[in-house]
Amino acid sequence: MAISIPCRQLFIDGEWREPALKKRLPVINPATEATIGYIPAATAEDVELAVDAARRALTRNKGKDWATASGAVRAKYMRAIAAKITERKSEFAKLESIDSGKPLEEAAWDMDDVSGCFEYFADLAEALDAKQKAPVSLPMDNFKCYILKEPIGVVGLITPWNYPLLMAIWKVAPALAAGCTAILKPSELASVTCLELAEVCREVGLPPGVLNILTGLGPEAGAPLASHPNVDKIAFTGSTITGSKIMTAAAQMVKPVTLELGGKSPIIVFDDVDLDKAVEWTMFGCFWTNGQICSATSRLIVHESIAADFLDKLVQWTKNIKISDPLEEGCKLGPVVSEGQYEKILKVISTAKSEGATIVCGGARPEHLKKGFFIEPTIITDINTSMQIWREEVFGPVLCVKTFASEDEAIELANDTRYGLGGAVISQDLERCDRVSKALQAGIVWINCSQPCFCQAPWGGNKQSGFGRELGEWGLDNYMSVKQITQYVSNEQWGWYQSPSKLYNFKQLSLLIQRSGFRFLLIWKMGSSEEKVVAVIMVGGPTKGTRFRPLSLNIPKPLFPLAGQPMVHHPISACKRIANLAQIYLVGFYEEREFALYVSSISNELKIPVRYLREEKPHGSAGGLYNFRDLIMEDSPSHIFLLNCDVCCSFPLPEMLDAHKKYGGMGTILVIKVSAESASQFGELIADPETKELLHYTEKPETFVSDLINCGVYIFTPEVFTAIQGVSSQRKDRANLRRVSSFEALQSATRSLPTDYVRLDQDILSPLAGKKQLYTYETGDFWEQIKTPGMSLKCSGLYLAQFRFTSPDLLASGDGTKNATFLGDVFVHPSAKVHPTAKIGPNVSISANARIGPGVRLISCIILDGVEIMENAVVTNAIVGWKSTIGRWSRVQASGDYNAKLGVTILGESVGVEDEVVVTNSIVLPNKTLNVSVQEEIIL
Ligand SMILES: NC(=O)c1ccc[n+]([C@@H]2O[C@H](COP(=O)([O-])OP(=O)(O)OC[C@H]3O[C@@H](n4cnc5c(N)ncnc54)[C@H](O)[C@@H]3O)[C@@H](O)[C@H]2O)c1
Ligand SMILES: NCCCC=O
Repeated sequence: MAISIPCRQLFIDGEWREPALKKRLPVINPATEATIGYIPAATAEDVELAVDAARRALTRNKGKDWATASGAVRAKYMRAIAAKITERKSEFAKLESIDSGKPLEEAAWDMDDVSGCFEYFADLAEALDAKQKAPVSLPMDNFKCYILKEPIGVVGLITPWNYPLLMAIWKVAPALAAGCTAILKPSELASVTCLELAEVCREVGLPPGVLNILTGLGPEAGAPLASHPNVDKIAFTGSTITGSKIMTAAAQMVKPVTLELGGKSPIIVFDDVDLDKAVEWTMFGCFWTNGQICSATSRLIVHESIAADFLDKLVQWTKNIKISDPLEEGCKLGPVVSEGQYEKILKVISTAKSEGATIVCGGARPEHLKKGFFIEPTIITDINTSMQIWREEVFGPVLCVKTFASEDEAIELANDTRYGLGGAVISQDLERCDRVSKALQAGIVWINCSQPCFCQAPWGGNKQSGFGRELGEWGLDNYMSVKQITQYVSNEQWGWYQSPSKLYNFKQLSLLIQRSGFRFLLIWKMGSSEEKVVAVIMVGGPTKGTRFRPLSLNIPKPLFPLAGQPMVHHPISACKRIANLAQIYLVGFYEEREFALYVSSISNELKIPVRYLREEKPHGSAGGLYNFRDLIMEDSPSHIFLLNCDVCCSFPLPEMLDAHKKYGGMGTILVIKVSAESASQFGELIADPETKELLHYTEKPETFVSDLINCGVYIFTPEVFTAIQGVSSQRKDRANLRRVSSFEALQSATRSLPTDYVRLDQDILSPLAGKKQLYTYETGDFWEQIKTPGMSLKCSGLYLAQFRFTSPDLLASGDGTKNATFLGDVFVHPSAKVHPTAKIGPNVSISANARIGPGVRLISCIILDGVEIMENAVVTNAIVGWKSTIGRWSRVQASGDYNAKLGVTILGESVGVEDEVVVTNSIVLPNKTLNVSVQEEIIL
């Protein structure tokens, strides 16, 4: 059937319109060079009308007609368009063929692809509705976030001539699916089928202005579209040089662009291939669509060992390609699109020849075709990599050939180009194909083929082949903007402008403490706008004496496990719970070597940078932070968490506050659980009379020594700090042991002795809570006591308390009924009664006053003061503390290197188990009578 070019106008606002300047451009059949029709030539005036129509269509009926209509509504139109094109497929294919020179059979494939593409994006449009409001998980409970995907707006689509309708539909279909309205500007060299698309849109009743189609020249119609201020995005396919102009124009308006540009793609053929298959893909990869494919694999890189055979076959088959009028049956190669292209391609070939390349086949007009822009499929060898023919896109049926010896060389040749669109690798070794695919710098890689293209997979290039991806879900994303909706869902006031006391409320803080598993925690909120939280951890004990091992004032507490438990383990677990933690500082005065080990172990665990700030002398809890304030402030933190510090009375609060203000702190310091003597500086409980919200309170000394209260919360305003300025009592190094009969007595003792009062170490006191007899310690005696072998500060309430919050399941319940298994780094709370069937594994420490049921096996433990070990217990590798009792038939034993210095110690007058105790590999202190069953004992 003969076909003629329909006479069309511009398609604007759902109507045919004559171009403002009434200009028309000829349609030339490249196979005959005859003018077969005319297309309208749009100019800036028409662009203006089209953009205006698209804008109106976008917002008509508040967007409900198109942009905010459901995806299903848009999909209906798209499917109707697809159906019409399928219906008119043969007519469309013929028009495409006479307009562009494409073989009819290939044009028919394109029409199938066009309908398929509309159908595919119709599916995605429908699916879009269900994907709206996808939640985003946030680290803060008081916010909720979800995502809306919205059409980007009015889009300009500028397309080339090599797949005239298909390249347009790769943009039109996703743009419409997304809810955009569009202005399509096809290439002046092949616009006929795009104008027929306009007619289809009219027929299916696409709302006016949703798709506008302007034909015309690039500089006259394309350029004003690219630079139009009311166009929200440009999607362009064409040459790299035009792409650069489009980007420049769009940049003036900071308009987003996606660019699908030229290429010079390689095809690498290894020596293990099936020759026939590889030759066919090589030909298809370069000569399909008359060699006018952006992704054409036009650089053949073939292994030298098969090059001769491969080339023979390639040349032979190429010579057999049928070149004819594209409408002729069996045509495999039609004319190139235009006279301009024809001249350009012949010139590139002749330049290659003059530079010394060999044209092994083709290179000229086929003899049997006197008219039309026909060029024989051309194969060129003897190329060096600096030649234009190797480096520049020809966009015609021209294949360049080079050989390679090694895989690396092939990859290097393939990547030695400014383009990065496609690439192909042909080999039977699939692992090699995989390697090469990864190494190729391209957006599309084919394995054992070249050019097949599916609208489900992303399409686009790297380097100067452009950016952005068409097709697939990526293609749809090109036309959508992503909106985050973040909602504040808390009932609390946010508090930025509130008094600091309102910044966090009591409930939130309690939660924070529980989560951090930490008692003494100071948080500074700084002025920094970016969320950058740093943690400063005081290590090794904040004050003089406690830095040392209890057994020796000269040996620092070990950083590394004592009974398997790192000394500063708990701040690390607190760090795990701090959101946005960017940096950890450890402040202490350990030896670098010992510290380095520790730092690397925790940074490995937390994956957060850790830095050791070594003190020249101990500054005491928060004093360490103060000492290193300049250094820490270099990080511009938004918050500082000070961990592992107790706010002892030497804490320089006023100075800290000054420093805080100086460094832009917002005047908020939150102190959680201060020590008793610090607490006493801060006056009475203050609550907001209206909201009853706790502003600050003073914990009574007796509650301080009680394990029941672990989450005192202090919120200090700057005024409070001013009020307490100058108030301080001094912690002393020495103290005396006192015996008091009640908490009340303890309270008055501490109050009546402010000058020589020593902060009662909660570590020591907590086990005593609830006992009739209470002890206070005065330093001298205290140190005598604490030097008693077998006692360890580590096995104390402070360490135990954290597990109450962080790992409650690991603790035996207070009533001793829980049948727990203790393994690994856990401590048994002093008030816990361990069930007789409990299994207590390595690295468990049992604090004072625990009662261990009969038959329990205790292995690698530290057992503190006053532990009652019932009959038949087996105690291995353990330190047994003062006044512990060991039942009949119990076995106490240590072996190997375990804590060799300390060994097993049995102390106190109440053991009373002489006949039954078995002590192995141990150090036994004086005044102990052991009977004959003691093995390998060392008696001091
Ligand atoms: N990467 C891809 O997916 C892909 C696909 C097809 C074609 N291409 C490339 O397209 C090129 C061939 O197409 P072409 O010759 O039509 O390209 P081209 O750059 O000359 O023209 C492409 C489009 O841009 C318009 N245009 C030209 N100058 C313009 C300007 N100043 N402002 C705005 N618009 C302008 C043209 O009218 C045409 O519609 C080749 O380089 C080919 O590799 C790339
Ligand atoms: N098969 C489609 C190729 C698009 C680029 O030219």
